[in-house]
Amino acid sequence: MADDLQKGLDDVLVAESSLSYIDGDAGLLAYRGYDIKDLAREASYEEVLYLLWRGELPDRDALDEFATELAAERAVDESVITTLDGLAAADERPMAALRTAVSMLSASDPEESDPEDLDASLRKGRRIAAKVPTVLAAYDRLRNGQEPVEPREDLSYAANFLYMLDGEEPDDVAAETFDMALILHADHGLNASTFTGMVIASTLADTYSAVTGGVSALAGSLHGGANQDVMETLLELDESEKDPTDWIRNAIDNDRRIPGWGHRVYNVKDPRAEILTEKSAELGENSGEKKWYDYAATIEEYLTEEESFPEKGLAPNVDFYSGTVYYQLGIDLDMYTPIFAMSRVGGWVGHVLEYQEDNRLIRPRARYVGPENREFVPIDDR
Ligand SMILES: CC(=O)SCCNC(=O)CCNC(=O)[C@H](O)C(C)(C)COP(=O)(O)OP(=O)(O)OC[C@H]1O[C@@H](n2cnc3c(N)ncnc32)[C@H](O)[C@@H]1OP(=O)(O)O
Ligand SMILES: O=C([O-])CC(=O)C(=O)O
Repeated sequence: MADDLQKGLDDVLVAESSLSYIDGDAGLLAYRGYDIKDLAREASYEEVLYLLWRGELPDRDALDEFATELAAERAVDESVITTLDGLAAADERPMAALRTAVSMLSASDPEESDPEDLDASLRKGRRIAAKVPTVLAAYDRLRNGQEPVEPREDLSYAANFLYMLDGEEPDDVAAETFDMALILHADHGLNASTFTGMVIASTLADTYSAVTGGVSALAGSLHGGANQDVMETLLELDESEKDPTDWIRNAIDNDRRIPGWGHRVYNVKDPRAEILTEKSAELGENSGEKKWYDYAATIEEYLTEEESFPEKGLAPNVDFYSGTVYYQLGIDLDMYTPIFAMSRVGGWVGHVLEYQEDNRLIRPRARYVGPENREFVPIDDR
């Protein structure tokens, strides 16, 4: 038995996967062999879901059939809306509301739970992916005192979410930008939330349990929660009215961890951040309000030249520019991480199914360092 401790499981191989390939030194990400840059430019989120779950890109007919089936599952049971309303009244965070709702969705799933039936698990995954946007849009409206908007089956996954959020059909730029953001966040190897889902599923718990665990793990600020933190940081910088380089110098001198920087796998700029940088700049130019992009770009330029950051392999990750993109689409800050979750359902379900094809209970061990051979003292004698 190997006794070397791998805290944080850095570089520990626990599974084989054909879903996403990452080269952290070259800044490369591919889903099932297709470069993320090509997928972001050419594909739709529905196509990417198909690719992740079935292994191949669909042809036109297969995509139409898949997208139609997905769209048909968008509505959620009224009991879910009632629960969301209660959570909104209690001012619950959207990520926590999502966690509760995903867990609750299993109650209205029409199929029995049989984790060993992988086709049924995929259908459950598809239902979750279809309903998460409905849950999130309804929650955002309820907490703002508005009625939820019913999903529409004739809109794409991305456009329908923005429609349910605002009650108005988004323009093409917003729908395409959002679709691209969903593609970029859909999968990323054995990240913490995907691994959480796999651990849960490896016990033969069902898809709802695995996805609920994924949402829970994604919420933290070291993982998906960083996108909201980035935008809060930029707003803090804006309010300070300081020069961005002075502000960031001060933050480093105060040992602040800069959200959206650093990654367990990448030592260079995340390829998704490259794409989001361009999108953020483009949206700013189109709207005439480039401030948010400019702040992020100035910080990037400064930190890239600041010795300690490149030395430690710290560069912008996917979260560094996504917040500025969502902000420019008018989305509330605390919806950014739930949107990440909406997209990552694709990866969670894909990895769980892939792992369950040849399932083995995941069970590492800890080195015991506590006291030994202690004499038990009855409670009244302590
Ligand atoms: C979708 C995603 O999950 S992407 C990641 C999103 N999370 C963030 O953006 C939060 C900010 N980033 C971080 O906290 C980290 O970079 C992580 C958690 C993502 C990866 O961390 P790890 O690989 O475990 O690196 P670790 O935390 O050991 O840091 C290594 C060194 O870099 C420093 N470091 C890491 N990230 C940052 C950062 N964002 N800002 C400043 N310093 C940092 C650490 O202080 C440490 O320095 P030291 O060696 O002098 O002590
Ligand atoms: O891979 C990771 O560790 C974090 C993650 O989910 C991502 O970058 O998309």
